[in-house]
Amino acid sequence: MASPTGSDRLLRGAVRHTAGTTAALLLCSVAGAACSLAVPALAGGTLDLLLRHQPGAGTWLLWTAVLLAAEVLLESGSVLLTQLANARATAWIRLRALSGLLGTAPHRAAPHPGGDVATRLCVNATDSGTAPAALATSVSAVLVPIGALVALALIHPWTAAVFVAGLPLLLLLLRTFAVQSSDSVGRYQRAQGAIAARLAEALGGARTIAAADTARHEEERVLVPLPEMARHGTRMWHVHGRAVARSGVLLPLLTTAVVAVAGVGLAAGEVSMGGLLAASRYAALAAGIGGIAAPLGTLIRARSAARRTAELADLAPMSHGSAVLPPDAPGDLQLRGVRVTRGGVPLIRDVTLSIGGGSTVAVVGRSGAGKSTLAAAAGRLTDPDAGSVLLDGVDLAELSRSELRGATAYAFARPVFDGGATPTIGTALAAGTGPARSPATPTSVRDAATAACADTFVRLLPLGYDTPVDDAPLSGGEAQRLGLARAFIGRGRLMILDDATSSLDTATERQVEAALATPSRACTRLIVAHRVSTAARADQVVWMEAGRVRRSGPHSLLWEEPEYRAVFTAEAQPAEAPSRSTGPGGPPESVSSGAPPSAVPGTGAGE
Ligand SMILES: Nc1ncnc2c1ncn2[C@@H]1O[C@H](COP(=O)(O)OP(=O)(O)OP(=O)(O)O)[C@@H](O)[C@H]1O
Repeated sequence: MASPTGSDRLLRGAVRHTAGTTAALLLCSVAGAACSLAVPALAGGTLDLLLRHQPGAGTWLLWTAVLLAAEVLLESGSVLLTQLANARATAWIRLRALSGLLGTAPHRAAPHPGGDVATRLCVNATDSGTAPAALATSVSAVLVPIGALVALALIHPWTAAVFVAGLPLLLLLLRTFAVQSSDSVGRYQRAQGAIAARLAEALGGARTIAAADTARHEEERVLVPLPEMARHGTRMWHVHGRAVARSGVLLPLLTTAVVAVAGVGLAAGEVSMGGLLAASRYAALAAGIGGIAAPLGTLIRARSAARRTAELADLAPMSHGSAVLPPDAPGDLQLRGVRVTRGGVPLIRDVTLSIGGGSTVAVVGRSGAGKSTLAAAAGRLTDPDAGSVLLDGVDLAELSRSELRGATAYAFARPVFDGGATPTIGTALAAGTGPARSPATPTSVRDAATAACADTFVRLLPLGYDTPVDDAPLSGGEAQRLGLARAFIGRGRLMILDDATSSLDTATERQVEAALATPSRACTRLIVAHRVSTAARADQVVWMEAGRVRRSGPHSLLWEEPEYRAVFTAEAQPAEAPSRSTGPGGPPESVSSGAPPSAVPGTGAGE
């Protein structure tokens, strides 16, 4: 959980960001408070002048009317400025949280599921954004009762004394309200986030749920936190209701007591008729101290919500240096003693590799061997806990962000497409140029799509490259081809394909690999692959096992090892030869007979 300091820092930032609007709101509400305080005195004075038949009552009456009108105008202004401050603060907080989420390493963002993030960015950020305005309005919410109390003391000290006698009870009521609602609000928001997270998971797995016919179970699973949410929601209403009921009894009692004392003062000739009128109004205004519960409740809710929003805003950003890569260097990649640990578990250990510029390296291994983790470290999607990764002799951590992203290109098994507010296929592909390069032209987008075997199906879409991504239903293989096109367009010196061709048919994969091999696309290529054909065509193969490099070298050499062959055959043909396998890690009998590497690509034992 984020420390309270994190949430306070976020709220202080929001107050600074909305300083102009909040200051205007403060002025407006303080001026409104001054009007509220002046009106009873003026009304009382007018009454006294009228009763004593003294001149000037008309002027006093006019001033009373002017102040009443000003009070109404200032109140309207306060409402407008409150909405403005809320909107600005919410937008700022939301942007901070979003920057935190997108600026951190993907593995740090991963523990926050989509639904939970949506609740934090939408509901919690909105609640947090009410803090600056609530702070400003709470000043007037305190000023008016204090001013009214002073006015009571001036009219007759006993009226103020009676009111002060009842204050401890009122303050106790406010304190109980603050403590109880703070606890309930926090728990309510957490349960709300948990439901949203489960719902997003369920939507992500809609096909699996439909296929397994488990919608009912899933509904139950999504709603597991509902009773807790309902319990705390009910508790919040009870706390609120009790506070309103108690203040509903206490405040009229206090007001009545003040008016009674002022009445005694009137009988004794110590208070005028106008003074009695003013005292009754001031008693009501002083009783408004209970009204502080509203901004107080808003602040409590805002602070609790800010804790959840700050957890995103405070995610450690990936730091970048300012180094640039040597120009015209070939793209040599070196991993030196790289270790990546998550939750105390080492995912890859002591990985040392030297990959020559312009070569193609296939990373193979059984599922869970650490291939994707290695690929993430190689292009700095994650930082190693030990060791370093160097591109053309420069540590990736020392490169500026734009230099790093301009030099490396990724394609994934399940790519996600963005590129502007409403991304089209064309803008999504053009986004692959990276920040350090000149923008892609329609021709370069099309060239890249052609190389990735995507051009033909894109042109069949209703609006071709202008088709909005959301309106283009893509198969797994089509999405992968677009992902590859986006990576191709970057022309970086290092290209990392993490299982990026797994949904392509063999012929298409061959065409893509041929396009990759053309001199115009020359770069260093690190390809995470499960297919033996990919390994066979690579210059070098890195064979991962349990987070370590088991061996590396040309595929033809590694192929002599039965356990290496089993990596492909055991996984690629589970349905065809399960009974012949000698078990996990052991070669199936068919392989130990030794299919020659030259016969493998495309049609051999692995496929
Ligand atoms: N953020 C994480 N926290 C904890 N464990 C993780 C994390 N990411 C990956 N792992 C674990 O690390 C191991 C290696 O994962 P990785 O994705 O690198 O394997 P892989 O070889 O690419 O597997 P596959 O071929 O199935 O994609 C797996 O056991 C995985 O469960």
